[in-house]
Amino acid sequence: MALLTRIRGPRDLDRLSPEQLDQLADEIRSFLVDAVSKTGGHLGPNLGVVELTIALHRVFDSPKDKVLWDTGHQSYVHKLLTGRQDFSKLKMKGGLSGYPSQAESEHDVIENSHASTVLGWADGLAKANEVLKKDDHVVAVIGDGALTGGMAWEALNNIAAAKDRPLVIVVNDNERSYAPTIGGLANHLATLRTTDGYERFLARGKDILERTPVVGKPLYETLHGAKKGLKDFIAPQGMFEDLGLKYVGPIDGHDIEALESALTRAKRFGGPVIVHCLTEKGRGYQPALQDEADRFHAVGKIHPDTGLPIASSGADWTGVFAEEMVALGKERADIVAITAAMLQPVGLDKFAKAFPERVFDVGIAEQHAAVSAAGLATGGLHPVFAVYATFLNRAFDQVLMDVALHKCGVTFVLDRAGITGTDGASHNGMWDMSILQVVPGLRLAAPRDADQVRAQLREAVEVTDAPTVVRFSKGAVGPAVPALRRVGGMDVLREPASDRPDVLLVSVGALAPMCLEVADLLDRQGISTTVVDPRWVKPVDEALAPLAERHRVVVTVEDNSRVGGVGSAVAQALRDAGVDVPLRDFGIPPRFLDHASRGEVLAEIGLTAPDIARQVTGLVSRLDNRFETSPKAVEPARD
Ligand SMILES: Cc1ncc(C[n+]2csc(CCOP(=O)(O)OP(=O)(O)O)c2C)c(N)n1
Ligand SMILES: CC(=O)[C@@H](O)[C@H](O)COP(=O)(O)O
Ligand SMILES: [Mg+2]
Repeated sequence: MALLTRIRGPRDLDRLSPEQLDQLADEIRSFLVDAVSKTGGHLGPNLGVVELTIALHRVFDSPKDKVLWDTGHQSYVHKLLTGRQDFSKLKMKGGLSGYPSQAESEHDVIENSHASTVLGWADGLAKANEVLKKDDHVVAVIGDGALTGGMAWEALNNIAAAKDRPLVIVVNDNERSYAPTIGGLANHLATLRTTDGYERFLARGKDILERTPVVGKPLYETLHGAKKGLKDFIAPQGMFEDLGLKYVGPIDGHDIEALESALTRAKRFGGPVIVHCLTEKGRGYQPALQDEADRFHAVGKIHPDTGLPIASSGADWTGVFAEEMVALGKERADIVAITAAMLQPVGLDKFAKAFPERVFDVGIAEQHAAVSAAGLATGGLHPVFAVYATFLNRAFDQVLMDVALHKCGVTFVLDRAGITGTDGASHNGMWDMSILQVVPGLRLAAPRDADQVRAQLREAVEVTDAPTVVRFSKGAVGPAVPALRRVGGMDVLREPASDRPDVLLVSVGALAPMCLEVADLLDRQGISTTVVDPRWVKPVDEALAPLAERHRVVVTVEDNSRVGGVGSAVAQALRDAGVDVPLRDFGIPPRFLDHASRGEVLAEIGLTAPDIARQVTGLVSRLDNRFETSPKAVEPARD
């Protein structure tokens, strides 16, 4: 790492020769494989942008110029070149974030990681430059996948209209999101890629043409003068140029000199310009290149030589869903599946293999996925849209107005619900049970184990006149948690030790084993506890209020924001039923949580059995005192 360790900031790149730049690129690739194999992270995307990032930081002057990364999962090389070379705790508590982070560096302008936002940011920053008469440059790097998102096109519509407002858009085209990028735009990029493009044509032919005179002028100049006609002749670049965006490309995204030349021209252009760069995801790392499914988009810890995972992963929530979908697909021809560019991560790859004509990848387009699902349902099918919980946030209005209002039987399967941890604030699935509470008619299931995933998915797809949601966590699914009996639609997981029970503990989803532990701890304090799993947390089960009435305290535990989640819904249902039992709700505080492991985050926010048991014990003892002495306020819930 002779060169890399000497790069303290982007300007250290200026003095490197072309040969040294190539050596630096090699060093960075070795560094990435070595470092990310130890921690996990986004390996493939970063291996693909090594030369592009070097060229960007040589041509532009960050942080004066603003370099923005769409999604931000490909910002590791940018981190390395901007003074952050300790990757030993990447994505871990106290270590580097897996995405750009303002707290880490003045070179990180935006903290994204939900895709397709960068052009909106760039548009705003460019407008601010114009209003404030600043000459800083704004450069937005967006992948071909992120470019499928509707927000990107809303921004382009604005950007293209301002012909004199400088803004450089770098399209990092590696032909892939996880799997190959789909749709008309991807097809258009493919045409630009495979046709002998204008820039490539000029670069290759420049020498020859300059030597070929045509009526007194070199042919190169003649052709360059008539460039629009020539471009249309060589490659159908119509779409971007017709929108009003200058198009430069396609450029070999691994040729630093070609990249610098294109970026320098774009920088000088004085209006909106697209630089179309062709890169290879996983570049230089054989295990990634051989993995057709996703080119090592995001890996756990791996053996650096083979790319094989270090820990063998046991059964996980996604896998259980994946298998049940195939079983359901065999039984019901009307079941179809939708993914927003994440076929494999959400477990729909198996369904796609079994029923290729019944799965739709819509691109990174969650809003469209929801509306398209409404259309599929209205057309007579039952769509299952599997999506990470955090990414459904984007489609709230569509769930409300298109699916629910139209009484469409659409099932939303929310993977990665609850604390995911290492991907930081944006990737925790902690809002779904709050925002979806307000959707009329919507039914929401939080299965506690694999059996319940299967059972509740089946119950969900039976509903034909309303949206249903099934949400589960990231990672390994725990052992089965058996029910003792059913009350209404709820499972009783534990009976109280006394016939005058103290606490009704309402356990949501995967937190059931922890809630049973809480009950054990309370028992040891002489506090008898019933544990119930409502299974369907929306609407609140009618059997809950009468059950609550037989206890002294109701406690709810959920891995969702405390604001507006299951606890709030239960409290409201009890009030509505006239049940006057004190309620204490445990959940995720309504703040953005730093990246750390799931366990560390849960400990930090007090979502652990000892923490909950301690607080409930305090609450019960205060209630005892209240009855014995004067009334005391119940301790307010912790944020
Ligand atoms: C709104 C949203 N939906 C889904 C994702 C998950 N996701 C992260 S990266 C990615 C693919 C991005 O493809 P591209 O922009 O081409 O970048 P590449 O990884 O190919 O460099 C997806 C679907 C996300 N981050 N945000
Ligand atoms: C950038 C992004 O949104 C995804 O790549 C995400 O980081 C993957 O998360 P998982 O590792 O949980 O699939
Ligand atoms: Mg891509």
